[in-house]
Amino acid sequence: MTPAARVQTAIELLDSIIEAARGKGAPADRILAEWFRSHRFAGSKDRRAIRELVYAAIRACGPVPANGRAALLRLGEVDASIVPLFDGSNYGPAALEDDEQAAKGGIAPEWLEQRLAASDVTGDEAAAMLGRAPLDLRVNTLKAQRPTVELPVDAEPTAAPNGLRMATGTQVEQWAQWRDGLVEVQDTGSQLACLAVDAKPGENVIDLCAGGGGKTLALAAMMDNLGALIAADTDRGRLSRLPPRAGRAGATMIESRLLDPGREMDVLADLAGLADAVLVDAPCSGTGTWRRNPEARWRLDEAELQKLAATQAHILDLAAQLVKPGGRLVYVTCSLLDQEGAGQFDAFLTRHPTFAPHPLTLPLGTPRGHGVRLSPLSDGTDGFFIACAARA
Ligand SMILES: C[S@@+](CC[C@H](N)C(=O)[O-])C[C@H]1O[C@@H](n2cnc3c(N)ncnc32)[C@H](O)[C@@H]1O
Repeated sequence: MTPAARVQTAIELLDSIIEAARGKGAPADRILAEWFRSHRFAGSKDRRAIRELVYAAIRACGPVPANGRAALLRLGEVDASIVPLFDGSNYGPAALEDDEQAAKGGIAPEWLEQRLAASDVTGDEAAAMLGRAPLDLRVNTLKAQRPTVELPVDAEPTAAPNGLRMATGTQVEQWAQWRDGLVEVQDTGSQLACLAVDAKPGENVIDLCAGGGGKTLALAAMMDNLGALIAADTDRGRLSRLPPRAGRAGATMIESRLLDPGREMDVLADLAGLADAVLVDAPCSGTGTWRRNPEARWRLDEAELQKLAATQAHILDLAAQLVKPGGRLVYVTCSLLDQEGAGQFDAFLTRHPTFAPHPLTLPLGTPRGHGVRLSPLSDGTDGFFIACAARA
């Protein structure tokens, strides 16, 4: 493909991605994967170039662009090689119209930039949310140890006790060490969220929003497979990914429970007031993961954020019923918005006077309200809010 043809393809893909973002359709990665599957003539160099163009354009636009051409023209404002390719050549983009407008730059749609600013996320801190994420692994201590595990590539230890960092794009899933469960892909921020739970062998621990079990597996390793570890979630599909992962990891202690949204206590009643620790890795806007999903900022609106905040409060209230006297509740969101972080946790403490903030000693992070915030700029991790409350 010529460079101009790659640009035209990126424009068409962006048209689909923008439409999907507006209609809450398929995510960008899936749209790209589908295009590559159905256009076999595009070789690996073409694919890489098109993917880079698409993601660079997504990162370069703040608000949702009008269309793919406007998005590529916005990229042209920061990359001088783009605009000359709007030359009307065969398979390339039509020549530029005199009055054609580039999409707006910035970090996110205006309302969201305002929310970030109100949470003290501005300037370089905000820009870093759209940087490139590194690839982090967690060494599974049920099967290996960080100082001795042998991997096919060089890796640097991270601030997380069992963390390793390596070049983005490393095909970890093709390694025997991944297939055999010696390592898991997990961002350092997620690893530190698990560290905050401080789960010990023999405890009763509940991962209340377990999803596919990324954090559950880390908790099982911390507990050395001893005690009780419940993985609960309302999403059957996500929860179903846990057993094969647990099998690979040798995590034999996990019991999964599928929850009915709004009636979660129906299947948790036997655990009420018994947990040493409950992890609430709540559903959130994911503003802390824009490095991986930059188009997520086009999918969020104020009503959706409000709904997420209400769900977070609901799940926190559920979690409070499960913690035993003297036990702890750890609240985590991968968001830098106070509404989902420090503010949400403050509101929880106000509603539940039997809980008091419990200080965290994590190797990274900045105090925020009664918890800690991790950020791409300051900590080189995804953005997270992590806080712990102890029940009297
Ligand atoms: C941030 S994700 C969890 C990710 C997971 N802990 C991990 O490390 O891979 C939030 C999860 O909360 C779940 N969820 C949503 N509403 C819930 C509810 N009412 N009770 C429990 N889980 C819920 C979602 O299905 C989603 O899997």
